[in-house]
Amino acid sequence: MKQTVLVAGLGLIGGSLAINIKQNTQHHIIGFDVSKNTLDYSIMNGIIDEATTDFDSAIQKADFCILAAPVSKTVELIEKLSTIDFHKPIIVSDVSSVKSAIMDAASVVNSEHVTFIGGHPMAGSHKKGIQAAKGHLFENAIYILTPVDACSDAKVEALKDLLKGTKCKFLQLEPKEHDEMTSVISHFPHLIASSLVHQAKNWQNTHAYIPKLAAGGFRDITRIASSNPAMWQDIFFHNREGMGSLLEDWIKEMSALKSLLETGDKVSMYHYLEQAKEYRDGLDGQKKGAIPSFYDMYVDIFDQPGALLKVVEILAKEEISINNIEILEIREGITGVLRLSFQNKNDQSRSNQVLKQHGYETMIED
Ligand SMILES: NC(=O)c1ccc[n+]([C@@H]2O[C@H](COP(=O)([O-])OP(=O)(O)OC[C@H]3O[C@@H](n4cnc5c(N)ncnc54)[C@H](O)[C@@H]3O)[C@@H](O)[C@H]2O)c1
Ligand SMILES: O=C(O)C(=O)C[C@]1(C(=O)O)C=C[C@@H](O)C=C1
Repeated sequence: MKQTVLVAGLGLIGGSLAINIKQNTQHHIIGFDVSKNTLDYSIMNGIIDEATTDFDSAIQKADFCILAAPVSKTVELIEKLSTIDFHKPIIVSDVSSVKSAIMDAASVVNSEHVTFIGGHPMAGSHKKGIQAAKGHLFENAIYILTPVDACSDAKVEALKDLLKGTKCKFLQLEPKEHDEMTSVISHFPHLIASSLVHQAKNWQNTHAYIPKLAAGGFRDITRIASSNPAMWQDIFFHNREGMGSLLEDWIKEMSALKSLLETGDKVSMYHYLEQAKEYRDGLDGQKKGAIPSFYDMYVDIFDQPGALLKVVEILAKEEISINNIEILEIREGITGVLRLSFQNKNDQSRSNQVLKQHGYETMIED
């Protein structure tokens, strides 16, 4: 049945969801955003069917509403729900990276017509805005749902059905548990990435070559420091408690490492690094759990026009689908490393075989 979907906030995440819903359903999509340029772009590119700057009237017409503005603005929009006169049932969800503050706001919405189901797709990028939006952004990603206590299974299923074209994997969590886990695996690493960049910037005052030496390692670990600062400060302050206790743990851990270095305890340092490697390697190989399993392969390519395309073409001819591609390091004119991720071991070993046959140097981790 054709339904009406309101997406409020058409940035990277809202825009990607709107594109995906448009591609996979017949629903009428209304876009709401505070940026006129974003609304114009979304209409011009067929991402939405209708643009509005009037949230209150648009949500009254909708069967579903996805709030995809920055966290603080999403909280404000949820607070607004109690002031709107709804005449039919609506499922409202959001995409915010924190869930306790969102669910606290949702718990006081007093309309009998509104069912709130918190949402958080665990995929994104360091880019922002509608121009960075992609319909396939959430493919194979975990999509966390935090329904209000009174929510029926049927409503959760209806929301999942709306989002099924994203090809994500749904996981239901309590908001507190969500915030604890995402602070460890997403929010706190972001703070550390930014702090590493500050450290390098400070050292550059006395060591001018620092930016030129910043190779794969530094770039890998600090990519997320290039993300949207407004979004991240919002997330940090809405998960302030979790961030605070992780910072305390981190400072203790850094002090312990400092003393290993000072006392020359090479054995403990080796074990520390070894245990980290084992855990990190295990994340990618995990068959079950919250982190999707990917099978990685590394391929050496030359920095020449079309080098990446050639690899992709070879695999496409074999009808092998690639889950993710990342260029880890390309230096001018020298070989670089391409990381290809596959969904299963069979695709990984077939790709390895066929690329070797074409003369590529490849590497698979055990
Ligand atoms: N970027 C990521 O990697 C990522 C991943 C998962 C979830 N999220 C969450 O998604 C939400 C949006 O992030 P994003 O990356 O899409 O940001 P974005 O900056 O790309 O987009 C935000 C959009 O919201 C609009 N907006 C701002 N205030 C508004 C308001 N009051 N009403 C309506 N629209 C408003 C902006 O104009 C913009 O188009 C955040 O809550 C974030 O926590 C982000
Ligand atoms: O890939 C990135 O750049 C992201 O930061 C994505 C990322 C993450 O931390 O993994 C960022 C915020 C979200 O709430 C979910 C996903």
